[in-house]
Amino acid sequence: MSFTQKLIKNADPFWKDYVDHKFVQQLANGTLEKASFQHYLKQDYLYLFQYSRAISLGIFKANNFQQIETAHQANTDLLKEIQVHINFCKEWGISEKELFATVESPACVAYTRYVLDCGIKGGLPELYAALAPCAVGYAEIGRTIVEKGISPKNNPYQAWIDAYASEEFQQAAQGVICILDELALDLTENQKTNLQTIFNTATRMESGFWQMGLDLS
Ligand SMILES: Cc1ncc(CN)c(N)n1
Repeated sequence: MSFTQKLIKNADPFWKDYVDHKFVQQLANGTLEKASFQHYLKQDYLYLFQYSRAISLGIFKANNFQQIETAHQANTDLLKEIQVHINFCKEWGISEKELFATVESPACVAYTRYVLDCGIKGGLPELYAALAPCAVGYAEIGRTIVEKGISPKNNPYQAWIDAYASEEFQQAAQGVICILDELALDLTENQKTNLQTIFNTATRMESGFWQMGLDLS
């Protein structure tokens, strides 16, 4: 079992709460309130802006060109990901300028600034442990919804599901897993325990982000 797989296994029950959250279940079966999805998606656009800043820290803290390439690729993937947000908002008559001017929710501030703090205070292992639940979790969610075939025809959220189930996004998640597994090779047991704590916290923040969508908070 790889280091990242162990992080996921040891993150239970937080991991299950995240990938099988009520928001995810409703999104998968198409019953999620449009207002919840809209609120979530607008906040997620802001989340991805901060997430891109955190990935960029991965360039600042890199020790070799391969690590720079990994972070660069992650940012390129993210720029494709925000197209999903921009496209949904276009359909709702919300321009990208309006989207960017949305006020950040407490859940968005808490999660993104936590990730940035891990990267600023720590090194690459701490940064990628904080970034990993994002990419790895959404890849699992998209893949699982498609594999289980639970999304009905005409699901209004199908474009979202397809984006995260796509081969492109699965590869993006794999990139994060690879670098985290590699970084963990040189770590002491104490450092690995600290990464587990960071991974668990970011995973709990993911559930908080879904809940924000349901609560419109
Ligand atoms: C909150 C959150 N977590 C993860 C992802 C997937 N990049 C996302 N878009 N938003």
